[in-house]
Amino acid sequence: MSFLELAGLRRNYGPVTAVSGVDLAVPSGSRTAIVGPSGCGKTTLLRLIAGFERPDCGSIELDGAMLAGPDIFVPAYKRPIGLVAQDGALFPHLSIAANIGFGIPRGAPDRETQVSKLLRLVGLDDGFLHRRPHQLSGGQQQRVALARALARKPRLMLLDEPFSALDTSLRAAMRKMVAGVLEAAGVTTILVTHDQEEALSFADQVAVMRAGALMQAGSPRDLYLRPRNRMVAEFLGEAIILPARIEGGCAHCVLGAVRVDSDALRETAEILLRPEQIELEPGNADGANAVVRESEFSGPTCTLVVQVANDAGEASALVLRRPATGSPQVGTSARLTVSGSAHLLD
Ligand SMILES: Nc1ncnc2c1ncn2[C@@H]1O[C@H](COP(=O)(O)OP(=O)(O)OP(=O)(O)O)[C@@H](O)[C@H]1O
Repeated sequence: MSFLELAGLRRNYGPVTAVSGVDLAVPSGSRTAIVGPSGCGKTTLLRLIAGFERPDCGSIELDGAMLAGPDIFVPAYKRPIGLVAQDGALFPHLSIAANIGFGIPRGAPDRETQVSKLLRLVGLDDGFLHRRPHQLSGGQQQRVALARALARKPRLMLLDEPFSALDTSLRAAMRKMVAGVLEAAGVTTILVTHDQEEALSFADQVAVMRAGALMQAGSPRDLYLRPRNRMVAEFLGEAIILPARIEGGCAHCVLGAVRVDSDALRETAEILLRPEQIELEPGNADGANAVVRESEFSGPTCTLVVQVANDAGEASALVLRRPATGSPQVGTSARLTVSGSAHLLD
């Protein structure tokens, strides 16, 4: 049994089913990211785990102890679970020291030392102790929110889009810092995010939700390269999806014969390729199978729309990204080839 087990979890708000029958296993010490479009039920799922919502159906078990089930509901304050919200949700009228100290028992003899230690753990120094939250930057407030959540020594940490208000350069640094701190503390973590890149880089396990249901959960690499369906494929990155005829371990498509990653017995299928699998060799008039139709410069990369055709008369327009330096001009003939194998979608 995994550290956290969600089984058949459901939550309705009147006629809206926010979470519908979710099963998910979270191993001890791991990092799981829950991703999905807006309104798919991510926050509700997190609130059910935290104990701020009661499930209509299903169960939540943490390290063998039932937190929610048909006849049991452990309230939030009794769960060994920390939560960092999108805006940090610090108490505005309390100092940073008091915010962090909130979770430490009042009479604890080394309270001040613990607060100082937690502050340093998240990369801040004692100079911040007596400031109020509004005197800190967004990134600093999120660090304090993490320190406050860690003060309770949670066994499970829930992060609800904690980086979304930060600018891009700070996000990556914060993500790394948070992952490092939680890993060192041995705290199992669940991150909710809109951002697929963040999910893929932060987590050991990614779970994709849609309309309250869990579409697929697995390792980031597996989900990116072997998504179950078009929705998961497109949600986790740029996807080239092409119709194909399957024969002899190959998908025959507009790009020619491409090896497939399974031995599924199907005559036709939609195949998935990631754009980085497509090699583009410009100016090869003899073996050319494509023409660059559009090119849009965006700094380090150019987005190209490339028209490709095969001998069978099939044609398709593919969107590819290439380094801007040396990117082919509109009208250039090119040879497109595929590296690696194609994945068959359901
Ligand atoms: N308290 C509530 N009362 C009624 N409906 C609610 C309530 N909370 C959430 N919902 C509905 O449940 C669904 C799931 O909402 P939830 O906030 O869990 O989605 P989300 O995936 O976290 O969205 P976002 O990414 O936009 O934050 C939505 O349709 C939402 O309108």
